[in-house]
Amino acid sequence: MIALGCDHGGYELKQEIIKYLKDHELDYKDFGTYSTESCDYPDYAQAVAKAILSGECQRGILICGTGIGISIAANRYPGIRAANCTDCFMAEATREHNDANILALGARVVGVGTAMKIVDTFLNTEFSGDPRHMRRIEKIEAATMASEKK
Ligand SMILES: O=C[C@H](O)[C@H](O)[C@H](O)COP(=O)(O)O
Repeated sequence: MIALGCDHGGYELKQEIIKYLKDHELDYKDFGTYSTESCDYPDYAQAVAKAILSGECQRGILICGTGIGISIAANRYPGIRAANCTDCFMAEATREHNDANILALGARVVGVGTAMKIVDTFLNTEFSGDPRHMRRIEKIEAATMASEKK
């Protein structure tokens, strides 16, 4: 199950992504927002992050104007690795190397055609499982645990 979330800046691109998911018969859950009315991206980052951390969804796609704010917000949740990607190389590398569980997109940065290729790459690339990448991801989680104890 793929979790979707966006703010007003990402609403129209999210509709394109929904079309892609339907065309590819991929299950998704849309956590909003549901219009172009102004709203706050941290609310949707939180909803998608929680859906992944609970196991309800396995991957997420978050969209705001730049992809920056919504990825910053999502990355506040331990266990979330949200990657703001502007091309397919980044999307492939963040799955293979970082095991990113959320793709962030900036609807005011990338065009629809590029965005859809990025989505396709992100959803169809597996984590390599290489020990060097696993070790680095473990260090990220350890750093989060250490900062929480302070
Ligand atoms: O990082 C934040 C996002 O790009 C937001 O989508 C953006 O800040 C929204 O801006 P505005 O409220 O001016 O549409």
